[in-house]
Amino acid sequence: MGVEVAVQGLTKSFGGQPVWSDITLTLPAGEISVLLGPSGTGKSVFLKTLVGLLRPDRGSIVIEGRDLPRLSERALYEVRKLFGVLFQDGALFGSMTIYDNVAFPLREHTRKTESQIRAVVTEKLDMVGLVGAERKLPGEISGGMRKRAGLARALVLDPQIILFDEPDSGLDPVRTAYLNQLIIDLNQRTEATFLIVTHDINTARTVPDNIGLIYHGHLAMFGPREMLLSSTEPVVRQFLNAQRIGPIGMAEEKDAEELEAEAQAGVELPPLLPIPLQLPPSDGMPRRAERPPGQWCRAHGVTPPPGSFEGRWADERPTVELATAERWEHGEVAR
Ligand SMILES: Nc1ncnc2c1ncn2[C@@H]1O[C@H](COP(=O)(O)OP(=O)(O)OP(=O)(O)O)[C@@H](O)[C@H]1O
Repeated sequence: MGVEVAVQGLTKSFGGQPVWSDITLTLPAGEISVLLGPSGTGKSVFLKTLVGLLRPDRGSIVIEGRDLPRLSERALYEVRKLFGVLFQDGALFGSMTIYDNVAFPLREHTRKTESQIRAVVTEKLDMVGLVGAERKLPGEISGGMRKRAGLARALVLDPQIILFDEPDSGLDPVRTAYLNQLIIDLNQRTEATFLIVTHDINTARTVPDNIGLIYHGHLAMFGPREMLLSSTEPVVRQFLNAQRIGPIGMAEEKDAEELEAEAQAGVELPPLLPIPLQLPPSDGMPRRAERPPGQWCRAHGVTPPPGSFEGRWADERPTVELATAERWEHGEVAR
């Protein structure tokens, strides 16, 4: 089971230039969260700060009662074992085979024998669908396969928290769809806490339990997927609906003149897009963190945009969702 990550008042700057300030959010244990934001807003810096590769200027990151920025190097080394990280390019060693790349953390951080290592590596390669590619070098496989190899390596120490830095960058839409399904299935199987940085709005709309948006050096909003997808807050609305109209411009923030011109021209924000159903695990069994469609909206008296959840919510819950809801009510799906 994953662990909660509680971030409070986190601030980071380089050479006096702030990247972001005062970020407060909690990644709920075992849930999938996505972090969005325009390019250069410091999403990768946030991931590196979480895992202790960068030290924040201020603020706390509490995991299992330990505040990471306040730990000694030695204690931090121990806490880092809770994390698995999938870096943007997979960060594989080019001269090592896929097998040796995936085995690397086990050889470095454990006392396992080579036969025990073989069992773990084979299991993780199987999880990401890469059995058969063991002897290949990273340069001999496709970008999508390299991502999956990086993911297998991130999984070998059975992490409680998995950070994904743009797992879908450079992948075509079909491979992105496969990777998203793999992420959902891995979350179902490992019940680890996931944080995914992505630019892919479709991923952000369909994969996570929670969404966060960093904008202009601050966390604009963080919360359940349905909360952000039904939000009318201009920045959140513009970003999650991938629209040109709104406060975000080409160079991050539109200036007052541009916004005034939009207002003068009577440009109205386009309507919110329907909230899609969340991607289910491929075996049809709900994830522990999964919630029935429309649950957050119902609980908060929010009417989702027309056509949301393909009509499957509220009083017209259909058989499939009803089955999930019933399993939920009978305690088969943990709350
Ligand atoms: N080690 C560092 N030293 C100095 N500045 C840095 C360092 N790492 C990142 N930065 C700066 O911090 C800012 C945020 O970078 P970061 O890569 O986190 O953005 P991002 O939101 O992940 O961008 P993108 O979506 O384009 O990948 C950038 O201006 C970058 O140049």
